[in-house]
Amino acid sequence: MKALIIAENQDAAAEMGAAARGFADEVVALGIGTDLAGVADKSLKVSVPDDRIVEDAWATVCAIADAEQPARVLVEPTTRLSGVAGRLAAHMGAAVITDVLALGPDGATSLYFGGAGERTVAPVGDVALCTVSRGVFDGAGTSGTDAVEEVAFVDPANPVVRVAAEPLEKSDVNLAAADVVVGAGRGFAEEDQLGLARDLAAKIGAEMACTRPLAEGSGWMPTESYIGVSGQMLSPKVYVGIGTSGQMQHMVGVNRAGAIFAVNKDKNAPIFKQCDYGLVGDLNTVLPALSAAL
Ligand SMILES: Cc1cc2nc3c(=O)[nH]c(=O)nc-3n(C[C@H](O)[C@H](O)[C@H](O)COP(=O)(O)OP(=O)(O)OC[C@H]3O[C@@H](n4cnc5c(N)ncnc54)[C@H](O)[C@@H]3O)c2cc1C
Repeated sequence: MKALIIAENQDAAAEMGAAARGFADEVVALGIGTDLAGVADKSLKVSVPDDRIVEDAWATVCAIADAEQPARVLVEPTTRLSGVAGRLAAHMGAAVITDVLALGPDGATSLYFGGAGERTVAPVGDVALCTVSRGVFDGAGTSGTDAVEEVAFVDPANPVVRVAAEPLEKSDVNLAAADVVVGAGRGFAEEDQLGLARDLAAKIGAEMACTRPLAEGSGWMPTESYIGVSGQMLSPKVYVGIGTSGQMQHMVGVNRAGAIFAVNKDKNAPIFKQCDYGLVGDLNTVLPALSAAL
């Protein structure tokens, strides 16, 4: 069976390459705007012209799929590649399996209802396209060629025209590689209060992350720092959730942590049923005390 992995980021490609090695005889990688080294038997790259956007790479990706004829396509579900994946699945007539947690030659285990449950499914036809979130296959061994072959961009019919663009500030933190992660939630009423969590994180050598509302609601934290079914999936040694209620959509991103600690002022918060160590208290008093004691 041949697998095609499509990614914008090397780390995601490494994880998907390792997962594909578990069931595919041949793995082909396609980097959109990036060299993917050491993850597949064959590595292709398409560079998106300055006057086109990543979503317009779909025509190139469909042409590569036609040439390679993969039975499984694994896609890094960035916002931009999700659009490409939809077009590709329609073009290939592929079954689509999103939020995959485990992959085999016959099917996949995936999240459903926004992470409330897991199910095992199999495609009826010969071709399946799976989206694989970061961190799911973290640490799995990978191998492959470092030689990257540039593929010509195929201009699609009806491309999107970029009218204006403004660069966003990106965090350079690699949460997937962090052993210890502090996750801040809506228990932080003001942005300034996050300093309390940052002090604790500095004391214990942790990276800072958050729940989705702090990234996509208030915008206090970068988008790439939120954890969960629609954010990053992590498996750190330690996760410390502070002022986070423990909703499934968030916890599914950390429930593979070695140990989970929680601080919440509500003793009935759902996170206390999911953590290894829980501390009931107001973060405004608990965090300074913890940082001072450490
Ligand atoms: C389709 C879908 C996808 C989603 N994907 C994600 C995702 O990927 N990641 C994600 O995080 N969420 C996701 N969500 C949102 C998710 O359902 C929750 O709404 C969110 O995770 C809750 O964030 P929170 O725990 O910070 O806030 P809340 O649920 O509001 O919890 C705040 C907690 O802080 C506690 N608290 C308040 N004040 C203090 C204090 N002073 N000291 C200590 N504790 C205090 C409260 O008791 C409460 O338990 C998704 C939702 C949907 C519908």
